Amino acid sequence: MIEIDGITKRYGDTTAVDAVSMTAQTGTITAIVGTSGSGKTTLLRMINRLVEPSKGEVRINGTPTSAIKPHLLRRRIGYAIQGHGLFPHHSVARNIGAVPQLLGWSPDKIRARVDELLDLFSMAPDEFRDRYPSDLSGGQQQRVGVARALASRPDLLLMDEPFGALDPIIRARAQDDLRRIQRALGSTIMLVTHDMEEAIRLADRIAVMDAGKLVQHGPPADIIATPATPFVAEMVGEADRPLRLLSLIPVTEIAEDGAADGPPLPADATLRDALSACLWTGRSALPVVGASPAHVTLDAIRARVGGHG
Ligand SMILES: Nc1ncnc2c1ncn2[C@@H]1O[C@H](COP(=O)(O)OP(=O)(O)OP(=O)(O)O)[C@@H](O)[C@H]1O
Repeated sequence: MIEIDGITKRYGDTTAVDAVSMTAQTGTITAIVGTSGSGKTTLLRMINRLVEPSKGEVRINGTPTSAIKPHLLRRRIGYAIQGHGLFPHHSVARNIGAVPQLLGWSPDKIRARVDELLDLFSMAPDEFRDRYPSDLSGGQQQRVGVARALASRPDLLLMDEPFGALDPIIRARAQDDLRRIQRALGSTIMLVTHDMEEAIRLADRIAVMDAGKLVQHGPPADIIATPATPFVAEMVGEADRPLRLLSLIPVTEIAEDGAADGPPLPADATLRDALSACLWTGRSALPVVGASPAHVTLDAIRARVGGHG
């Protein structure tokens, strides 16, 4: 568990982060969102002491980070940034194995871990382990950057706009990969992003920052349905609210028994996918793939998300 307790950072007269407190449970993803200059990066960097707080404390599983030497702390906390920050003159394997090597792992153990991570990120180890960063695509470099941050099985992974430089299609794939790997490894992640869509897609909890203050912290559905301030409402985007809410609800939640005509929806579709498919096909109900015949109706979608006005 990560506990951020009244943490503040002042630069002269500027308060970059103003008495922020929040808790992140082990095995969850927290997305920190906010406009440029709202203090997101400063907050993230105070967790691994790249920036020293002016006031307040961070505890990791009960231990204050101030009690751990910064360089040792940073070996326990993975850190992935936009533009990946790979060492250009080191191979992929050496990049990923950098922290395990500092920690004194045996060469065999490091090699096994590198291959395991490359596999997890769908990069064939034989093909990729000896390449250099310049011989990879942007998306592959980004994956190696995240693999490196995960290499030593850190207590916590901090990510600062990790997918900011990727095109939308690769970005969506990288987000799906991250979610899958995070679930498989049970990692705890805190991720800074400008992009509310990314936050909704990835996070168990969203923390919204405005002018250094934490203005709301909660599950994505709560942030969308009941924004705490006009600023949060603006971040969520009023016009997109219903669609964002629909994207959080699996179609199986409101599927009804019985068959329906039309192209079937996959079992892992969301209500947003279902609405889109109904509109596109001009049908008021569509079948859902499953063990027994099931379908979802436009009426049920409307009933699930409506009623706010
Ligand atoms: N080293 C520093 N010295 C002085 N002021 C700083 C320093 N680092 C950050 N700040 C100020 O603190 C505030 C918060 O900056 P921070 O980088 O945390 O914001 P951010 O939300 O991450 O922004 P962005 O999304 O643009 O990266 C800004 O006003 C910034 O100018």
